[in-house]
Amino acid sequence: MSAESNRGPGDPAVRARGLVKQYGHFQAVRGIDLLVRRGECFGVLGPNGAGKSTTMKMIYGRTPLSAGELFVLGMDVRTEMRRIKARIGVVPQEDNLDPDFTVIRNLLVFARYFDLSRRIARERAEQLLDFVGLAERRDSRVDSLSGGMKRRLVIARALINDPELLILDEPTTGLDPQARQLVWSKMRELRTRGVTLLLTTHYMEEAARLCDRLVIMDGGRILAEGSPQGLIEAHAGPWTAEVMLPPAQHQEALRRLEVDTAAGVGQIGNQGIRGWESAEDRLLLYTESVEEATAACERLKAMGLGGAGFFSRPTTLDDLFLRLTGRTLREA
Ligand SMILES: Nc1ncnc2c1ncn2[C@@H]1O[C@H](COP(=O)(O)OP(=O)(O)OP(=O)(O)O)[C@@H](O)[C@H]1O
Repeated sequence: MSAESNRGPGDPAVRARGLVKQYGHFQAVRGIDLLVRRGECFGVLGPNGAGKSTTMKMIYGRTPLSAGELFVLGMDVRTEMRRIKARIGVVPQEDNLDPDFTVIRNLLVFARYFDLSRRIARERAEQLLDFVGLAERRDSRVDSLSGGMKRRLVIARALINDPELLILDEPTTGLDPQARQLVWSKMRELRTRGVTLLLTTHYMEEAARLCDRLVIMDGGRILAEGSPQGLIEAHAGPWTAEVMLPPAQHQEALRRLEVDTAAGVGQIGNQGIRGWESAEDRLLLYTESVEEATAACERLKAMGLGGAGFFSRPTTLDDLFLRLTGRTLREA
């Protein structure tokens, strides 16, 4: 598809087809397709080394693609990167602020990359410091800020050109829970204002709370795509019975629950159990409802299996990752 035929008011924020990144003999990104719609918060969830940052770097022009097609706001990254850069904002994984400058100066110096008058740049910088709650620190040196404040400053800096698309590479890695919440609330606010957000994360909670849609990435490939809840419903079930049980007893428990272990998700057809996963000393049974999850726990309890613990809980994206890869996001 040519750049022109791909462009128009309804352009997706990002469209990738068969995107590949090759480092020597190693493929970090192995032919992925992506479609990020305007106005949504789209997540790329995966463990370290999945290829998330490499994908982002191709999107914001830090590294060239090895093969495939990639359009950002309807423009081809191979030929129109300058124009793309004028209309996107980037929050990279590392805090690459200038430590010798004050907070406000970091914004003003960055504003010079864009075609902004001094007056507009100053106005926007002040507004953005307000937005991220750093107005009172405007004249502080960057190296006196906490990690959370630095992150918010990087977000403010990425917004100086009033971007249509904001790309955030692991925006809350290394932050404490309170600082993380603050960054999340700013991201939600931006989403409400109509900014398209594209973020990478290895925190399933971050993906579940913020993203309208997401892809799960591992080993340079996309394993699944959908809304957080839609993915959980399609690949597991909304509720999980988690039973602490030695692995040697998992088959026995499944047999006694009359689970057809050869059947796929949703085809097991036994008393609400839709799927199962054997995860070391835990047996996970995916169900439609909290009642069914609790009933599965009760039945195993009555059989004397799982004395070490039973939990009925909502299914998480971590369960889903386990289902898709055999590993949890925490171990991966
Ligand atoms: N410049 C490079 N040269 C060679 N290999 C690279 C380069 N950059 C990344 N890789 C490799 O590509 C793979 C994907 O890395 P990438 O940084 O995209 O992963 P990620 O999902 O973003 O993980 P992280 O959260 O650790 O950044 C890794 O195996 C990494 O070692």
